[in-house]
Amino acid sequence: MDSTNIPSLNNLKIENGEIKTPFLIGVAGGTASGKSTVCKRIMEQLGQTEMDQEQRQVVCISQDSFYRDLTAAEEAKAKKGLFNFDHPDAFNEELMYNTLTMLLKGKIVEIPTYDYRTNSLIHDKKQTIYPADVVLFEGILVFYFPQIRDLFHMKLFVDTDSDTRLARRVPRDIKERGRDLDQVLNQYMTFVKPAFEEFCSPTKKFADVIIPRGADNTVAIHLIVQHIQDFLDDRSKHGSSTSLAIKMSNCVTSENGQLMIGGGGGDAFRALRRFSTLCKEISTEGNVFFERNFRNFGH
Ligand SMILES: Nc1ncnc2c1ncn2[C@@H]1O[C@H](COP(=O)(O)OP(=O)(O)O)[C@@H](O)[C@H]1O
Ligand SMILES: Nc1ccn([C@@H]2O[C@H](COP(=O)(O)O)[C@@H](O)[C@H]2O)c(=O)n1
Repeated sequence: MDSTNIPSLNNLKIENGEIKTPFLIGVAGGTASGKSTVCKRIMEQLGQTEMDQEQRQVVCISQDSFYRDLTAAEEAKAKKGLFNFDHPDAFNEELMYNTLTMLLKGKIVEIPTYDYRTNSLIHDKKQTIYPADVVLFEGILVFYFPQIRDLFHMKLFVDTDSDTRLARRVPRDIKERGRDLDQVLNQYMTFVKPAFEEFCSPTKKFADVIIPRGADNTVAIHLIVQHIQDFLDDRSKHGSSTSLAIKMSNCVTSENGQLMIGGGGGDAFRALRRFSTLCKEISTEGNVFFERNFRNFGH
C-alpha cells in the first residue's frame, strides 16, 4: 500500500501524509426541534449519505451516545418515566469531552449506540467515528458544559417553538421510543419542559447561528451547506494542515461580537464574506441570526 495514503495508522486518520483533524460544529436545540433532521439535510445536501462511513467527509454524532450508565435504582425510575434525562447530570461529560478531543486530534473513536426503549447504552454495538473533515455533534445540552462548548468551531441552535416540538415529540416517542401517551406527557411536564427552560434555552446565547423552524428553514440550511462546502473545497485544495478553521482563527476575532478581519488567508476571507453576504441578502426576518459572529471560529 502507498505509505502516503494509509487510511488508518495507530488509530489516527492519515490522508496524503497528513493527520486529519475535523472542523467541529455543535448543533443544539430543544427536544424534537429538528436537530437530527437539520444534520441529516446537511449531510444529504453535501452528498454524504450515500457514501461508506469511512469515506465520508462529514459525520454526525449524537449526544445521546453520552448518556451515563444508570444505577439499578435509576433504571427502575426510568422505566416509570421518573428519571430526568434532560438534566446535565444525566450525561457523561468527561467521556463526551475526551471523545471530542480525541477526534480533534485526528483519532478514530468508537462510541456506543443508545437504546431509548431500555434507557441504556448498548456497549457492544459501537459506532466507529472517523475524524473526517467536518464533525456535527448534536444534542439538547451540547452548549451547556463550558469545556465542551469551547471545543466547537461553529455553534448552531435549532429554534423551533415549543408547541411544535411537543406535537412532534409525542408521536415520535410513542412510535420510535416505546412510550405511551401518559408517560410522554408526564415526563414532558415534570422534566423536559422545566429542564429546557433551565439548561437548554439559556445556551442559545452561545450560538453563532440560530436556525428558526429547524429543517423547514431551507435558506439557513443552504447557507450552512455552502459554508461547509467552501471549507471542504479549501481543504481539498490546501490539505488539512491549512484548514479554514486555522485560517479563520487568524482572521476573525471578536471580543465584543464584531467581525474583525486580520491576517488570515484569502480563502477564509472569501468564505466568510460569502456567508455573511448571503445572510445580508436575505431580507426576510427570522431566517438566520448572527448572535456572536463566530466568536469561537477556530481556537
Ligand atoms: N420540519 C419538519 N417537519 C415535520 N416533521 C419534522 C420536521 N423536523 C423534524 N420532524 C420530525 O419531528 C421529530 C423530531 O425531529 P428530530 O430531527 O429527531 O429532532 P431532534 O433531533 O431535535 O430531537 C421526528 O419525528 C422528525 O421526523
Ligand atoms: N432514555 C431516554 C433518554 C432521553 N430521553 C429524552 O430524549 C430527549 C433528547 O433527545 P432529542 O432527540 O429529543 O433531542 C430528552 O429531552 C430526553 O427527555 C428519553 O426520553 N429517554
